Amino acid sequence: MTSIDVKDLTKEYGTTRAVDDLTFSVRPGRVTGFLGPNGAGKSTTMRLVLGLDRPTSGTATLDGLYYAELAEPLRHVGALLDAQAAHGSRTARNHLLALAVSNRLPARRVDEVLDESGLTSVAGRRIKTFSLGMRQRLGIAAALLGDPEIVMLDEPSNGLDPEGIIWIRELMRRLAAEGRTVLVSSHLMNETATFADHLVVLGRGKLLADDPMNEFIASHSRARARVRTTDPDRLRELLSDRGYVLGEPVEGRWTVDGAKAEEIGVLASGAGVQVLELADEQTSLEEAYLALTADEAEFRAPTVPASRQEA
Ligand SMILES: Nc1ncnc2c1ncn2[C@@H]1O[C@H](COP(=O)(O)OP(=O)(O)OP(=O)(O)O)[C@@H](O)[C@H]1O
Repeated sequence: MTSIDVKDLTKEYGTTRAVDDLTFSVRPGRVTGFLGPNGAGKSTTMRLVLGLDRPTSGTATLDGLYYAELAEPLRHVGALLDAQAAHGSRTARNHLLALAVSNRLPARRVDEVLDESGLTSVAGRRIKTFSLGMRQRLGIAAALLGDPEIVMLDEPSNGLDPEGIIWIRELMRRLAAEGRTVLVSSHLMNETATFADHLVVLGRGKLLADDPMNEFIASHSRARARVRTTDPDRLRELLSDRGYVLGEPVEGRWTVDGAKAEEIGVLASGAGVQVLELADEQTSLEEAYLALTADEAEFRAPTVPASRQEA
């Protein structure tokens, strides 16, 4: 089986350390989400894996081989890095045919990937007339041309319409179910939560997390429960004795930070307080990610102190 292995990888551009002593592996049979703030080093890592840049030190290999050592690379690795890169005056079909011929792939694959990417009806159009979403689809079609075991996609949902976003999600799930190795970078956390099984998170070129999705969310979440009661004053007193705050209700429900539903349930029933609804609130991937990367963003809008926000 094929995996991507990044080992002690460092890449410096002048004084910028884009990738900083990074070690992780991407395994087959699952979709690995590749996350991190702007400038964290995701694209640089992908470029190093594809041999498009030379590492300052360390290695990035595919099943033990450098990309340049692969005899017919497109049969092993398909990648979408920059959807704008295709030659604009060519038609979509000719662009894919040129890629197929130069990589000794059968021409029938061109029609297959055009069909798979929903581009058959526009295959004869020049790429320069394509929308961003159509270019993304073409870039993904090119990545799939060699029926590769490894697929690396940098921000594949970029520019896609809602139908396209569902298509790419289902495509990635299918590729992983077929046993392929799928690495996908994204800034869209809600989106990533729908397709990734595993996460690799970078911050300033360093590895911040390499965990299954559910473990990642669990380890970066804080307990929080939602409750509906007929006696909020009494429940407030009970919670306050334990150090919790019952604030203002939203649509008749109170949220209690730091508390688990179970604890509130026991407390309320012990005091005879009627509870009409009680549940743990799930932390979203976005909340967990922001909790982890809060200090890691290279570019961030300056925050205004709370006391000055209303001035
Ligand atoms: N060719 C280059 N020359 C100089 N600096 C570069 C080059 N490529 C990347 N960098 C720098 O390396 C760092 C990592 O950039 P990279 O594009 O890999 O991050 P990223 O995680 O993909 O970011 P984004 O989410 O914004 O795409 C940034 O500080 C970037 O400015």
